[in-house]
Amino acid sequence: MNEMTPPKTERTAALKGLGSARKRVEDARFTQGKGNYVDDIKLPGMLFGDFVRSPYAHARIKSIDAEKAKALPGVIAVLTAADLAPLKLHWMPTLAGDVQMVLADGKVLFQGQEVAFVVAENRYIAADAVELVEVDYEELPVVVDPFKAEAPDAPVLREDLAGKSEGAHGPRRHHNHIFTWEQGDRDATEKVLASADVVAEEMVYYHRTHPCPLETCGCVASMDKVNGKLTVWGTFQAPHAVRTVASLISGIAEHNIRIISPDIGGGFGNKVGVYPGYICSIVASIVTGVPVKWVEDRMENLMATAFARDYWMKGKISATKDGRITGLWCHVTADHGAFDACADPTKFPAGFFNICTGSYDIPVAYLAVDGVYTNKAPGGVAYRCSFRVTEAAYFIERMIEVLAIRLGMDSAELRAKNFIRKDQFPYHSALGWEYDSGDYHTAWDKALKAVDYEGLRREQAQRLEDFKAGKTRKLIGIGLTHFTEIVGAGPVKNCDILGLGMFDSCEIRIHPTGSAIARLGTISQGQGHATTFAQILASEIGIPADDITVEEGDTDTAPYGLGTYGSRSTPVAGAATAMAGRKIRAKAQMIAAYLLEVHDDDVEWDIDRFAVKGAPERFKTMKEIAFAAYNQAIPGIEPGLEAVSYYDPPNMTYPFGAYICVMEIDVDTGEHEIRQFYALDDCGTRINPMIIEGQVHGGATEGYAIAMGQEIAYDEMGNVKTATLMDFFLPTAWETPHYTTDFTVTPSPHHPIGAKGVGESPNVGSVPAFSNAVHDAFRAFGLTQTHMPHDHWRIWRTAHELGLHG
Ligand code: PCD
Ligand SMILES: [Cu+]
Repeated sequence: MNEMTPPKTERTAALKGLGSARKRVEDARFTQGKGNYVDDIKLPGMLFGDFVRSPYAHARIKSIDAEKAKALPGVIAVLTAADLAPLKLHWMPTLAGDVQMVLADGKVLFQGQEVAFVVAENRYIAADAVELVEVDYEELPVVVDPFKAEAPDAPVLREDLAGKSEGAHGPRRHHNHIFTWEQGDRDATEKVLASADVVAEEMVYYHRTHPCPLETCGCVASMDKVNGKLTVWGTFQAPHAVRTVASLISGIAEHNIRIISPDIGGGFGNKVGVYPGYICSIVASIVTGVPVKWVEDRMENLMATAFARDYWMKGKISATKDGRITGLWCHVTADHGAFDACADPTKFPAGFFNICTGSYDIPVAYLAVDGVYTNKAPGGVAYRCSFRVTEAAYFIERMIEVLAIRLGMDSAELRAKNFIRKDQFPYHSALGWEYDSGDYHTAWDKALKAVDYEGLRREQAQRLEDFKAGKTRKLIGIGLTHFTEIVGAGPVKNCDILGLGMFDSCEIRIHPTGSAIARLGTISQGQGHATTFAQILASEIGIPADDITVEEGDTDTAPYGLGTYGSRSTPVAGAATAMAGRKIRAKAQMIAAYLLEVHDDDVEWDIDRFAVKGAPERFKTMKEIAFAAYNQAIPGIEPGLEAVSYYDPPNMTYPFGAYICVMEIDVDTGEHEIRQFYALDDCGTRINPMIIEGQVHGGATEGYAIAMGQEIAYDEMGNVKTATLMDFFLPTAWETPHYTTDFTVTPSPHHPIGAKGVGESPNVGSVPAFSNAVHDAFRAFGLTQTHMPHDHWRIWRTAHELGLHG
């Protein structure tokens, strides 16, 4: 037996556990067109729903006449607010404690708002019928500028809130004001700013944009009236939360609701919230007794489902003459659109924006965020960053650059001078967070060395000389970023959504022959959970990842969890997976000891087996133990080998990274070329390096889009100017830069395997890196701040305004 045992390295490799670049198991299905998305679900007798949407940004609805639509053959029903009102479903709660119209109730508040829901035999008839619904609108004055929203004579947007001086997050001071959220020490900060050597002040705008996943939002609702069971397949990032909310608002008992998230074609935060389409489909299925499908088209997705950002961030940062930061002050005007439907934990109306002190040891800080209503689509989703973290990182990384200009200092040096030092962790930030671990200086030095930072600066200086001498029309910009993320919401004591604590879960069943199924409360939208969670388990329980099925997204089978967003799956459900695995191992240890006829304490774990201490040739593999668990009566031990863990993380995790972008800018055309993009990420223990690299490529490409062209723009009438992919920039392989990825490993001290999230980091880190590169190219000509997106026209205009066109 002894000679048969393969060496440890071989046994470890066979598991394809932690650290292995295991190929994604889900790709066999996706690359062969065998994915199962919402639109692939086709049930007998299924009907189709489609929306009549408002062409106006603000208008009163005088009447809705659906007679012609109803007369069209194949049309089954047309629902309006009047039909939903008796069921109390014409309004719904939002994730942020506000309420939102499901169908327009007396007025519309943004272009594209849902006015009526047509149900027909197929999609085409439904679309034709939408055209036949006659709505009589009376236009009202429109507010698109958040700074004008609070003018004394600004039009009243939310008539339903008339006279309400208290909102979900405290007092309201104006009819278009939602909340004010304050953090930090105002007096101390203002005192420091008043007496500082240097204060840099700037308005930093992070424009309105949109996650725009390849698959739009949709669902199929099926009410089985015989059994009283409602099943809803949908593009849900949080299936259990949807079930609870659906039960609370419909009155259907929760055990009679089954929510299934099938394959999801990208979520990026767009699929966290609850949309009118879900409610209308459910109601339509209850009314008609047959399944109803609703899938929005691209324009509807861009125009009406949750936007991201739209933060006007006014900042002041102070420092000593030699560049030691002494204080940070920030005021945000947050444009929330018509309803506050931000997807943030309840107690955080501005998400985790108070991570805006970034990677720096800033002694005092103050932050205030004012949320206001405007005539724009609601939302405020993460879009690949944990709750307003990309806004915060963009803000501080711009402020550092602005301060460097004021100090006449190199910004790489300014950063290094102010980083939180390794020995300061766990670090308490001035705005209230406890950073778990970090080693910023090591990452920074590695990054600067990798790109030959000094060499780049020399080249840039030479180019500038050549430019001034008329030898070239191209400038070089070097964009630096050192970001700190906060992911893994999150301790139940601080974080809940609609009262549901943000823990997560994993349930494992080991089958008699030694293979297993693990079910989680999260749901992959492309991240590769079926691949990576099996790897965590493989290392914990010694069963090859290839023998472990990972299943998510069906509330009838998965343990309760809060879903996947905010890079919380690895920090929370990943921890639950490791903990459930450890429970399995603890029981396996007792079984092994019994089989080996020794005391429990006399066996020790060895990769895929328990062996007798001091006698490694006497062992029981996990496979043998699993079989014994089902076929032997072991005194004092229940049959079977299963475990479940619900994990409430003690803290969030704080991944970080150093990103550097080298850009060439053509001053005459405004065109840019990304010459080099270097991304160093530290997400603690790395589960699957190949998946991490893919996450970084994807996230940095989204960041590229955001920084360099993507935006949801409105005209002064509240018309969305960018509701098609002709106008909304989505990079293809042609525009996408080449990325170099790198890493350091600083494990999270509180996570069972030391892992931090990584999915969002590349967005958080890349947006400021791209933007800083544009700014840096023009630094020598006096540019301190210009707003994103840096499309060709805006870059050209910057060059023009700086007098570079002669
Ligand atoms: N250390 C570590 C970490 C991590 N990982 C991996 O990686 C991934 C990720 O993770 P995370 O970070 O934890 O995250 P999640 O939770 O899972 O997810 C979420 C994210 O994710 C990202 N990514 C992605 N991808 C894809 N493909 N798709 C999608 O959709 C998406 N999305 C995005 C987003 S946006 Mo939000 O929702 O906004 O809040 S949030 C988000 C997975 O698989 C995992 O396992 C590893 O490996 N390692
Ligand atoms: Cu975010």
